[in-house]
Amino acid sequence: MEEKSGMIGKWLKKHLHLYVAATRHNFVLSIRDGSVDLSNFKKWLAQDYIFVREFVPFVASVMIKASKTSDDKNDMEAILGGLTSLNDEIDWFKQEASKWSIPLSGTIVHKANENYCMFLSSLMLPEVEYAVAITAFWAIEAVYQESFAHCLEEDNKVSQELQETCKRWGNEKFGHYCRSLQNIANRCLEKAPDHVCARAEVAFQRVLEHEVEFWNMSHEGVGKSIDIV
Ligand SMILES: Cc1ncc(CN)c(N)n1
Repeated sequence: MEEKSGMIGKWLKKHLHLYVAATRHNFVLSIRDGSVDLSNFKKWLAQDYIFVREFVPFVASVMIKASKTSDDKNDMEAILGGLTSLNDEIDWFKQEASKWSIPLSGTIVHKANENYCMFLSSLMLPEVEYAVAITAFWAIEAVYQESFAHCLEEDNKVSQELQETCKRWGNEKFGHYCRSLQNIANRCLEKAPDHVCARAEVAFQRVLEHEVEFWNMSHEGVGKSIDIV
């Protein structure tokens, strides 16, 4: 019997090129083969800290949508689990930043990061359907899980000091969490009208595009300056 991979399984095939661009980016491959330039890693870390702080209210908005519209109370609990792990994530970023002596306040927000955060804000609007928001939420988490799990595969050459970062998102528990989000999204998409599915597919593609731009940022100069206080 054909594995029930749902709408997302179909989109992963249809947009495979973009999905590979997001989950096998040169920056990620350079972490995996140990050739990453540490200054690029530090740029990425500082920008990702800014992103995660914007990601928290987005995840909260998905949880609110779930509590209002989902027919399954487990959805809200799964998303709540993600929200609490973001609490640890922010602490982890602060520890990592001090380990690398990266000043987190006063970081200049790169244009690609600003664009990604504006996209997150657009998905927080109440008129954005739950099926669209949960699909984007799954995609955002899945890109990091796939990228960093790849770094931890056999014969990787990740330097000792970057192992922690890869394990943060590449571990099996986070993989299980992403699969639970994928199942929630598929269940919503099965029931959603065509025009909502179409919007969710666009959101999926937009997430992948923003993730590629986010990885690209690690080896570019900083873009527009917005001080983070
Ligand atoms: C840009 C980005 N995308 C996804 C994740 C995983 N929450 C993250 N930390 N940063």
